[in-house]
Amino acid sequence: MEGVLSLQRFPSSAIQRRLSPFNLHRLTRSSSCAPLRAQQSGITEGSDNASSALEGKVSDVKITEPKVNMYQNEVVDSQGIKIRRRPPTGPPLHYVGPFEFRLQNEGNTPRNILEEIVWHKDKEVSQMKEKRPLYTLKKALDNVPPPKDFVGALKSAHQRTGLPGLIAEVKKASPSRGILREDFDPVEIAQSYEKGGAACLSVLTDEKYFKGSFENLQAIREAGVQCPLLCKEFIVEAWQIYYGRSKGADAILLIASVLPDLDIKYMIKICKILGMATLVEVHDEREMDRVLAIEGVDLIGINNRNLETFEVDIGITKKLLEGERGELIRQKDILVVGESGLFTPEDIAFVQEAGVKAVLVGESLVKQSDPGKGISALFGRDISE
Ligand SMILES: O=C(O)c1ccccc1NCC(=O)[C@H](O)[C@H](O)COP(=O)(O)O
Repeated sequence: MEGVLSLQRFPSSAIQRRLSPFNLHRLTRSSSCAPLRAQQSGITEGSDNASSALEGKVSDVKITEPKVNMYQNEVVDSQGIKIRRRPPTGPPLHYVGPFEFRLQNEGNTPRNILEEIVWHKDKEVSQMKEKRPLYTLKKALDNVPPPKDFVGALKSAHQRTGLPGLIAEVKKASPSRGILREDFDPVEIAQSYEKGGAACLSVLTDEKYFKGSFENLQAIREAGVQCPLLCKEFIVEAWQIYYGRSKGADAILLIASVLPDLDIKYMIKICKILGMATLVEVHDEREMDRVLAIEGVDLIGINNRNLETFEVDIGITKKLLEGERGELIRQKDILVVGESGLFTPEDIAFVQEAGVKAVLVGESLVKQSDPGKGISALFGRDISE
């Protein structure tokens, strides 16, 4: 076959190993099981790393396993997930039936910035887990104040002002816009947001691409800011949820273009066990339809930014809330957040008219000399209490 580096039949044991989708490991003798990310995070049956909170409730994790003969890449393909996970060194391996092969010249380089970020995360999280194995986080969780009600804060703000509840983002830089604010004091910005009427805060914790950190998240929490905090991180496995909680996070972001349904479902269960909210982010109809079919979703973010091309279109929010989708969201009482590209009161009115009850705003606020005052300009009036 032209361009095939190596074509070989792999041993039947490997077939068996690969046939268990996501290499699922049962957590209990019941039908519950954990997808790959949980397994990679050491949350597997008999693991002394599993948190006691998780062990106690794991029997609640009832997840239907994908069809036994679906390979992991077939599962993600069937869900339209284009973002690949970091391959082991060398070009990605491909499997067709009993054969595995590598394609010549198929680079093992990311195809876009989101894939690059995810590959970086895979590596970064592996290194972080070496330093902070899950069982060590358990002790930290015992000493962290209980999580705040992220969804409740958004609903209260919306009821109080009649405008979408604001998630104000503490973001120094981004791949699409570079450095947004040179004089960046995360605690000062957070306090200014809170004073200006933000219901919740989103804190970037990725260092390499956003110049954020988990230390920023912890400092904001420990500075006495009362707003619930979203850990704005690229979650690729469950360990990160525990780590975010240990740093004071009240909510976690799960990105549908990165995570298969089973991972999202399992991670929502973990967040519920830890008392955290999950903001599940979508960008197109297919991702919205996938997420609407996942049990336990009560907060959906529509990102107007294409995270692969950086194109921003607030019409995305309107498009994804039209027709039956919008009706289903209202029936399920799911709170929708409009994210990205919101700069003016007209933008806010547009997405509110589309059906959002909250908005997530970064650039247009963080660039203001007084970010809290920028909130009044964004909403066209003072929304502070
Ligand atoms: O903003 C980017 O360049 C970016 C690139 C790749 C992945 C995520 C990215 N941004 C995260 C966000 O979605 C935004 O920080 C957030 O929605 C706020 O957007 P904005 O108000 O436009 O700063």
